[in-house]
Amino acid sequence: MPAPTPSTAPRVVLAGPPGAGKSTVAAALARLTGWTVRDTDDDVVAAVGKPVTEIFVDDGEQHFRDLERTAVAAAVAEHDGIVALGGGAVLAPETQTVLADYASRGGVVVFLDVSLAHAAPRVGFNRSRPLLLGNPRAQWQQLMDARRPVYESVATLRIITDGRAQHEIAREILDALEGAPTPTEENA
Ligand SMILES: Nc1ncnc2c1ncn2[C@@H]1O[C@H](COP(=O)(O)OP(=O)(O)OP(=O)(O)O)[C@@H](O)[C@H]1O
Ligand SMILES: O=C(O)C1=C[C@@H](O)[C@@H](O)[C@H](O)C1
Ligand SMILES: [Mg+2]
Repeated sequence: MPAPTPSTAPRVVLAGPPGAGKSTVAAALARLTGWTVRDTDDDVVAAVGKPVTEIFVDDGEQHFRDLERTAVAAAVAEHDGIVALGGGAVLAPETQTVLADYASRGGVVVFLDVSLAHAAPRVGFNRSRPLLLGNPRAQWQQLMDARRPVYESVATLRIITDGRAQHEIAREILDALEGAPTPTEENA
């Protein structure tokens, strides 16, 4: 028997670096719309049963990235609400393909952009962020410089979040979604 054709797709996918506010804006958008949130970091944590930092330390970043790739593909295939990606998820070529396919069906991928000056107080640099050990400010900027072209290439919409409240950003996303077709297989 052939696999069933998926008839739904996420309303929106949120991407961006640590501190961009993906999880926070996803929750604000959920409050505005009633849509449910799927956070791929949470999916990986649930699958393994330990926090992201412990996965990095015990099993290595590559293992985390393998699990993340699977989690993103599943979320985009199955979830019909808001998908918040982990900060580095877009680096995987397979994930870039998944997002390009989703966008080609009318899907909206938002790059939540943020400068170091605004990300630093948000991230706090005292929480567990395995990629920002040592000199967190320099690490964050280096990571953002390397990733910016990727965030820009996967995104269909970029929103600068500096100095903007989460509910304003959620409202801007909602305004952009209004008028956009709901992405389904039928749009393919
Ligand atoms: N627009 C905003 N203005 C001020 N603070 C914000 C904003 N968005 C998020 N924050 C704060 O920044 C911190 C990080 O936000 P969040 O966890 O949503 O980021 P993220 O993009 O999901 O990061 P990660 O890649 O680590 O999952 C939180 O404490 C949150 O309250
Ligand atoms: O930017 C990154 O590479 C990461 C961001 C977080 O969301 C987690 O996925 C993890 O800490 C790695
Ligand atoms: Mg997050």
